[in-house]
Amino acid sequence: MAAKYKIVMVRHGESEWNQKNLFCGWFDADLSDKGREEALTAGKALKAEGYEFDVAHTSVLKRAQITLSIIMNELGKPEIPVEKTWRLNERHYGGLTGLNKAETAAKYGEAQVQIWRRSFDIPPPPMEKDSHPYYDTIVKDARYANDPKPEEFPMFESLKLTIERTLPYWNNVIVPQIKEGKRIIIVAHGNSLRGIVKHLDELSDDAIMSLNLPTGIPFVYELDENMKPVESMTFLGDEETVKNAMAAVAAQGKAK
Ligand SMILES: O=C(O)[C@@H](COP(=O)(O)O)OP(=O)(O)O
Repeated sequence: MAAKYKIVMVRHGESEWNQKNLFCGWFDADLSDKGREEALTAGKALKAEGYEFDVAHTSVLKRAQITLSIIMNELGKPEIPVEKTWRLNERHYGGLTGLNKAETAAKYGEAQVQIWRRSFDIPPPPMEKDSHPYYDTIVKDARYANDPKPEEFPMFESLKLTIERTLPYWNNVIVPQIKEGKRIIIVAHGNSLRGIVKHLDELSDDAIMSLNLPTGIPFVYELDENMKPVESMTFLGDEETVKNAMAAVAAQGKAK
């Protein structure tokens, strides 16, 4: 079937916590200088290809929002409507939040870290109220005062749980806008985007395990009128760079 719609997605540029190789989840890390550069490069790549957008969707976390604003500035459209939602947040990394990925692999084994990072439905340990250093920072953050509701506020999330809160936003907010003909960019996170990709490409629970999204490289989906991909995940970057960036993300879980 012919492509009817196009949508662009980007994982934010490298964050300060990506740089330090820490599990980040809902911690609101800033972009690193390299991450700002990546966002600028993403904006230039989109500009070179003539992309224009009517609406942007992003998470409530600044690493995604800053990436988006750098991209839109580069495209000369800083005033585009931006819809921000916790449903596009990174997965909540629970008790792992703030731990170094390589040190965690040295302590618990690379296989266990791979399960925590990439298994479909095995969640990380919960973020404990009384002992986790970032519990209050995250749970009491004013941005979550009204949403998510206390009963849906996660203390940990597997990819499966992440998809369960991201997909309703995709289906109820983004898809109707795509069908209205709006040109959309989503700037979000490694795992919230892996959830959308799994859904679009109908990847199995096993197949999604090996997908590692690079920071700051936009990718495009072309969809038919039933929202089925005609072209899946075309990166705006040269193949070698994308391959190396994906391998680098995968390697973050190795014990050094
Ligand atoms: O939470 C984190 O540490 C990373 C993803 O980590 P991995 O699942 O790749 O370990 O999220 P992001 O940088 O996309 O916001």
